Amino acid sequence: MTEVALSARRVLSLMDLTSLNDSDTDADITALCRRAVTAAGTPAAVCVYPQFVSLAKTALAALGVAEQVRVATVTNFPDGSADIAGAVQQTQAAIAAGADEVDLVFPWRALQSGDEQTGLALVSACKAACGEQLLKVIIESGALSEPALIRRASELAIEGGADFIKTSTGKVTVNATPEAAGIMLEVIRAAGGTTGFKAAGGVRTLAQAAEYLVLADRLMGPEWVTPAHFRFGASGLLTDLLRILQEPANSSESQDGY
Ligand SMILES: O=C[C@H](O)COP(=O)(O)O
Repeated sequence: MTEVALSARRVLSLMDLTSLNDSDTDADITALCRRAVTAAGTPAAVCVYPQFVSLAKTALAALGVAEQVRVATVTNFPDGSADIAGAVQQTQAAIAAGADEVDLVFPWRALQSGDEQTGLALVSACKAACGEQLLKVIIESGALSEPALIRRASELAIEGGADFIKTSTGKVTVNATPEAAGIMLEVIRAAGGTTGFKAAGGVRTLAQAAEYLVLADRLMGPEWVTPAHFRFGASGLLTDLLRILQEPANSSESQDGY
């Protein structure tokens, strides 16, 4: 297998295959789950709105991949409200519906206005609501924009008990960037490297994904970069990976931009 194909397989195994469209229907989510089963393996998870968690669990079980593909959902999404009780209630409901992982939006506007306590309390309370299931905290790095705020949101999320910190909802103008990823990975490393990292929003090609892998391999070591610590949240990336994986091994085109 070529190096580029190996890289595509690696990215596939690290992906949360995502559909978070307001127009999503049961048929769309069933089709998403079917797309998760490829000749090159499966993504780590599918990520869907809370009302589709149960459907996704059933569909993945019917496809025989319930063990390999986890079901993630979103709460406090996409706005990142400062309403702690509301975020906890949504998180409890997501867990009750069967979610394996919850991607919670950090109240980043509160942090921008100097309030650190609300974010910390909201993450801690939602972590408690998750029980054994994973909590991924979306800091909305593109909206925070300033490196000091990206750093502080990452620190507060980790202090609150986040299992992963995630760049973006995919719903704002600036989503994942290598610059924000670098800051977040440095915070993770300084905190001991037990928290994971998820790059999400706007990652559409293997060439883009590879930039994050190079960064994470350099900062954390390649053995750290497994689905337990590293994910891509992406709705369109699978198309590029499958294009590359289906190309003949000697195709020079598949090396473009990589
Ligand atoms: O959490 C993942 C993002 O919502 C996906 O964003 P995307 O549609 O730009 O890939």
